[in-house]
Amino acid sequence: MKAKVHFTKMQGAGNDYIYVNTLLYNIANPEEAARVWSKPHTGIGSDGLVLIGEVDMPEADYSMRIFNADGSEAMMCGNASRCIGKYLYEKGITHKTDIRLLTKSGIKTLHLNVAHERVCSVTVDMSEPKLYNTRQFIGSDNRSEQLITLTADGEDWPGTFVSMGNPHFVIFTEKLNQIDIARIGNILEHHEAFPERCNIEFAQVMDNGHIRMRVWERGSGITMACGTGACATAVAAALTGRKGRESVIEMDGGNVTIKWDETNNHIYMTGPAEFVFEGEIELPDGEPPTN
Ligand SMILES: N[C@H](CCC[C@H](N)C(=O)O)C(=O)O
Repeated sequence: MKAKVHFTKMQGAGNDYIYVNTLLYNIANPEEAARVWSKPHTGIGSDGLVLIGEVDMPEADYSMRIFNADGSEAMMCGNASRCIGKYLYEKGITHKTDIRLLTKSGIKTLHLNVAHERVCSVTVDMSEPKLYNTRQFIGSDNRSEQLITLTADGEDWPGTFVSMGNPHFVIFTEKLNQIDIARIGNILEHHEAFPERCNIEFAQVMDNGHIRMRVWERGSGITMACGTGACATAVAAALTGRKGRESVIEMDGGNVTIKWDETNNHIYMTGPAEFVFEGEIELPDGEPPTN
């Protein structure tokens, strides 16, 4: 009889993940679990898997590991960090409304906006954006010209490269609805300029001043929203003079508000987080029964 794992399905602006509390369940092969469980028909269906853990360090409270649907582990996930804040508070695991979350991209502080014991939204201090010339992405942090033109399928795609701990290439366009995101996004994700692959955002400034953004995520394909991608899009809009230091990013699954603080250079993202359902699932083949 294979061991079963209790999971919680959550979504932040439609970016949905399977959440497992590793205080209760240890998953020896999270890459495989993400690949198997994220599948829409034979699995739970999600953009990936998120493991919530405790930490034994004074400067952080909990930890997050995020795995894309293809099993690749990412450094950071903005939408999932908001959902973890709601998970920890509304499941009574913590009463704190300011939570320090350890990620592979450093410690991010979550501020829970609570009313009547419910987390209505979460503001995440996403730390500083890192601006690289894509071709020097590996290990360098030289600030250089940000606009880089890449060629995909015989077409030129000028964009801005911004890292939020994970890599993003933001392309502004006046015809967002005409772009074949599945085709172009997939080609650019694997472009030689990105040795670690890349998340690709397509954005258009709307008449109401908001930025409409659609995303092809590294390791997951088209998702309903990307939190780190929204941050990168807001930074790129400011860098290229399209917007100031505060933007509303409208994505397929919902909106987030991004502020790029002039005093500390940090990015603050505020957005929704929702429970979808709870469930149990067998560990994938090869997983030893653990807890
Ligand atoms: N696909 C991303 C990880 C998920 C980020 C996204 N879902 C977010 O909300 O930030 C990457 O490989 O860097």
